[in-house]
Amino acid sequence: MARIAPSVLRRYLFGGQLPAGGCLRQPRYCRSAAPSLSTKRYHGTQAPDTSTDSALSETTIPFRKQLKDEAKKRKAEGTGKKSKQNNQKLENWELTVGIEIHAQLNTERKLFSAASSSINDVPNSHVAFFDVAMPGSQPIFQKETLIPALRAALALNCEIQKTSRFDRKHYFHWDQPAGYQITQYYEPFARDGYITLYAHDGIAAEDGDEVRIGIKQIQMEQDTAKTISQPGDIHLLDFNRVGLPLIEIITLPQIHHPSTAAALVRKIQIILNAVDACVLGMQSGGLRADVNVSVRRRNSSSSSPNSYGGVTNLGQRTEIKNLSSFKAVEDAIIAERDRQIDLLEAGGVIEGETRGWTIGSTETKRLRGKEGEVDYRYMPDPDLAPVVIGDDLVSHLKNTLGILPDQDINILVEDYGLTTKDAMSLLSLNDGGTAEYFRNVVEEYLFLSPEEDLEKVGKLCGNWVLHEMGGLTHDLADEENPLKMTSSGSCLIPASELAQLLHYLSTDKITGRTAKKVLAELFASGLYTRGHTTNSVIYREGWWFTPLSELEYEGLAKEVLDANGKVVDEILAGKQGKVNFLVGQMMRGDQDGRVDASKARERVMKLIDALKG
Ligand SMILES: Nc1ncnc2c1ncn2[C@@H]1O[C@H](COP(=O)(O)OP(=O)(O)OP(=O)(O)O)[C@@H](O)[C@H]1O
Ligand SMILES: [Mg+2]
Ligand SMILES: [Mg+2]
Repeated sequence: MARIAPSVLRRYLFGGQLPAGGCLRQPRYCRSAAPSLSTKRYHGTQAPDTSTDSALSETTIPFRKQLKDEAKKRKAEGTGKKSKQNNQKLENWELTVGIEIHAQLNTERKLFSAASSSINDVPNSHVAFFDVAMPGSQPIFQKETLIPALRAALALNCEIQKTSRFDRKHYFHWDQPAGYQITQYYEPFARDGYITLYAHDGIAAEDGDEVRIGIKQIQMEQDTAKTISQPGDIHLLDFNRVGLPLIEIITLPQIHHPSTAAALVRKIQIILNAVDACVLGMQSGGLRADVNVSVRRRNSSSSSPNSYGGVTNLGQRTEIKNLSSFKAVEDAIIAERDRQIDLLEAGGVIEGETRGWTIGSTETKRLRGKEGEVDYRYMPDPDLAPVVIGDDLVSHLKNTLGILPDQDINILVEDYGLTTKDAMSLLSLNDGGTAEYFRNVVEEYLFLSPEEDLEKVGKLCGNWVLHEMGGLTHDLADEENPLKMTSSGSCLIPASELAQLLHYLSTDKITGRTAKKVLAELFASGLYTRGHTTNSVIYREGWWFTPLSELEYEGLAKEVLDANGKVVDEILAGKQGKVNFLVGQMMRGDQDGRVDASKARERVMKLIDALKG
């Protein structure tokens, strides 16, 4: 990236002025679509005029999509294989992983200012003086941010600390106006938790039925501004995100398999969502993971305690920052593990480094040497008082945590009749929105048919929500998926319409084939015209199921017997099994599912008996 012009930086740092494009780059790089910081909040500091770079406005493909396409291309070219050969090496080396998860808390305000935390709004429209470090501005701790933070910590079995404090962690980057991040370093608000992962969570087979991973601590901290990277080394800055409240969850280095690491991140996302601590998951950028990776020779004899729960001498760790999908967590660990083993086996030394990973790549890339405590010059923030948390608040939150995901899975499996795999998928898709949608469909269905068995309804609805609806959009990338469900479980196809459709299906008012056609119509009408319902589609198309009349059965049976004289002779000669063939022939041409197998058999037998007689 080219340097920010010193004059622009100076105007910003000392005068709080941003160019109208809302970014620190010279005006020609700034897109006019990104409006300036609210002048209301800026006391009318006049932002310089900017002209739009016309080349930029041509860029319409989202960056994430480009990365995905690039990854697909590379995979197709066959450049993405390497790790399989390493199985033998893995017998000699043990992998160790510790993860830091940054999750955006579910609050209305930022951590130290009253600016709104609303996302996906016009860039740079929710920014208070303090958020951009205007000289003279002060942090004001927004107490309500503690509630989701505490709920998260309790769901992860942590001990809540009576007193915690905020510290400054110094480093300069364009996404952090103050030159330091306010975090909790010396005294975090939660410590010593754990999470239990089961086989159904997707842990590695080597971890057996369950594995418990310790959580060293959870701290509250500020988020940074969002950098929106564009092709051509152009980076736009959105300060709406700066100062949003995050929790950083730090695990002990107790993970030894890449798939277990991915399972841990997935499960933490599900848990945070279940207790309403965080509503946005990785898919929406509300959760990011840094993975710390080291390897050591198996059976290495020397051991010494360290600060991570008394574990023995681990290898030198490297850290891969900012992973934004479960797959990226797994793939990046595999790539880094293999790189470290290769390097050590070749006689090299692992350096403490921060490394990066891009979707679809097969290698991690060095970004910089790992910052140490000294580099960060941690110091207690003199502008913030200690946070004192009362026992009454903690016990109230503990008692009102609600149903946790392990329990939720049990309910979906035991009561709703789903497989564990489907229950997991429902809970993890769309940040939990798909499970909510599923429950809404079941509820609507039971409203139409209260006597129905819950397990039967659950199975039917689960199958349609996950598989039939999923099939409508499986070619599309997440961000393009028009069926994306909100956290409250609504989407383009209303739950009530799907419930009505499934009710007609299970009461034989329509056939399975018709139900699929209606679903596709509801999807299309939701996209283009709106207003169609299950009923209006079926009435319009005349798709109600009408069973064959006796006369029609007889006509069809005769047709089939006439066309298969040889088979009829075989049956007459005693080969009863051939009757199935004739029934199959009757059903074959039946596009609308109107032929009932037992009735068809009855008719065939009647005609055969007549021939015998
Ligand atoms: N040898 C090791 N191998 C693998 N993981 C390790 C090792 N030593 C420590 N870790 C993990 O590294 C992580 C360290 O996170 P922590 O936030 O404490 O420090 P940091 O990475 O230096 O800080 P930050 O990245 O926030 O600036 C923990 O998850 C820990 O389990
Ligand atoms: Mg950390
Ligand atoms: Mg770290």
